Amino acid sequence: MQKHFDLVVIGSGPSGRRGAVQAAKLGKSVLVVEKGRRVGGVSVHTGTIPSKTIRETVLNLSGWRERGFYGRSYRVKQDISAGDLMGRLHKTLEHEVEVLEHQFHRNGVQWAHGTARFVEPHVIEIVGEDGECRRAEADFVLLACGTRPFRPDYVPFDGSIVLDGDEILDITQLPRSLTVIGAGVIGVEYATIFSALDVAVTLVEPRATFLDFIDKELMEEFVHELRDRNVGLRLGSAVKQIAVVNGRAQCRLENGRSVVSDMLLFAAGRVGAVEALDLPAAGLSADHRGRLTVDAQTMQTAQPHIYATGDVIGFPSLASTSMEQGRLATLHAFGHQPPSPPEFFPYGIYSVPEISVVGMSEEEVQRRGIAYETGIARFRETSRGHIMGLDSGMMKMLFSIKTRRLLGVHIIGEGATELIHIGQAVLNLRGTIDYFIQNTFNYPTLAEAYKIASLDAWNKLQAAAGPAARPVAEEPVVEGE
Ligand SMILES: Cc1cc2nc3c(=O)[nH]c(=O)nc-3n(C[C@H](O)[C@H](O)[C@H](O)COP(=O)(O)OP(=O)(O)OC[C@H]3O[C@@H](n4cnc5c(N)ncnc54)[C@H](O)[C@@H]3O)c2cc1C
Ligand SMILES: NC(=O)c1ccc[n+]([C@@H]2O[C@H](COP(=O)([O-])OP(=O)(O)OC[C@H]3O[C@@H](n4cnc5c(N)ncnc54)[C@H](O)[C@@H]3O)[C@@H](O)[C@H]2O)c1
Repeated sequence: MQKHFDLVVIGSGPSGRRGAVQAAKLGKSVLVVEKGRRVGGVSVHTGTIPSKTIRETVLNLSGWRERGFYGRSYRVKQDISAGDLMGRLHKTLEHEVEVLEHQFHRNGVQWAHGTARFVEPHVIEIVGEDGECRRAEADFVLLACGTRPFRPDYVPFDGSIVLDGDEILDITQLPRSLTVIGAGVIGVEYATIFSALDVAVTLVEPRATFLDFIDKELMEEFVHELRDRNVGLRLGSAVKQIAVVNGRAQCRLENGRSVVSDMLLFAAGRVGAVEALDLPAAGLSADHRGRLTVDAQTMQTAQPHIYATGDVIGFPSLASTSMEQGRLATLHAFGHQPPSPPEFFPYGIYSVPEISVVGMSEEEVQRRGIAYETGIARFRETSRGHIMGLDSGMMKMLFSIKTRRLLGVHIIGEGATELIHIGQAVLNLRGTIDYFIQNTFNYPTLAEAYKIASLDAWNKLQAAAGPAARPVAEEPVVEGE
């Protein structure tokens, strides 16, 4: 292995690999250090891709998407086992890793298997599994080391009954009942995925509300769906104790209630994976959750030649945004000034049903004192929805009364994470309600919901403006919407 590199990247998750390939495209020599046996990071091995693959498998094998048509008892496969879920998972991961390795290879990115730590601000030691040490010197360093599950001492993790979010991927048997602690994105995704498998799920969250960044009206819809399929919600009480009693997980809450289940998933957040790095040797330090502070524009840490990207810098902690951060960091390091990223990025929660949002929620619009109008479309009112047998799903759009500009799009239901990108484009291109009113959409599609929701808002805007303001021939008020 050569000794000096233009860039050394620590971690091969979304931000590390994007940063590495971008640097290679600029003709720079790049070394990626990864402590995992294969490249891909949390995203490929324990996070995004595994959870989404399991979700897809569950939806397919359970016949979830067809139940609107054939009834709640419809199943494609009667007895779904942990093996059924893991089979598809391993194939998908294998394919993902192959694509990444090939990407590194054809771009001339070198990668070393081992744990990286700073010796000096420009010198990194790589410790292999056998304890062998190598050193690499770098002009620039990209810290893309990600996170690991938060595992407080009071939780008796045992890898089979009480698990963290990484260990849930190694289960060999499906539980009949599951308690999920923490109603963050990970907790909610797994809770609803297991519930779609007919596992009796209880979701525990110390706060009285959850997923607070999602529009309240959408969350009301979501909570209604969860209750409708008997997902137990224990909100507003902290966890007092977790124990394994007679081979089952027992969770006692501060309010005196208890939940007992076959398995317990502790998903109360993640912490930066910085322990091994010896940050002080590079003149850096992390906060109590292992997060590093960076300049939001350039991704530089307190040491200008050391950049940090991805989950280790905290919010929004998404694979999607991490990739972009990695690329921006590398461009900055090598003297390119990319334009600032657009104001709004989409957020996709792959729960069952899925949720996706872009722009401002109704609560945020109110906080900012913007005069607004909303439009709603329900998927069951679209022809595509009828064809697909959808009995739930909705889209909510917010528009400024003054400028007519789109302020936010909020979707719950089938295809939400794909549909959102139409709204994202219009939002970031500063489009108005007129885009949706004037354009024709493919029919029958779920995207037609954009048209329906916009017409709903448009009708309200016209009604509020009064008869004098109503245009006559070209833009008739649409009846029945
Ligand atoms: C269960 C789950 C589901 C998720 N679902 C989604 C989703 O649907 N959509 C989405 O956008 N995001 C999702 N995320 C978030 C997404 O996975 C992260 O935002 C993303 O992985 C962060 O990328 P990263 O660049 O920080 O690196 P990571 O993917 O966190 O990878 C970091 C890598 O660095 C390595 N490393 C750490 N320390 C060292 C060291 N000292 N030496 C060498 N290597 C080291 C680690 O082994 C790891 O491979 C999910 C996360 C989880 C946990
Ligand atoms: N679809 C996606 O984009 C996706 C999916 C999964 C994860 N992620 C990312 O991964 C990151 C981590 O997700 P997460 O859900 O683990 O963390 P989180 O921080 O989003 O949520 C943790 C939840 O646990 C609760 N909690 C905190 N301490 C607790 C305790 N001691 N006992 C019980 N509950 C407690 C919190 O109130 C919160 O609701 C997120 O930032 C998210 O962006 C994204």
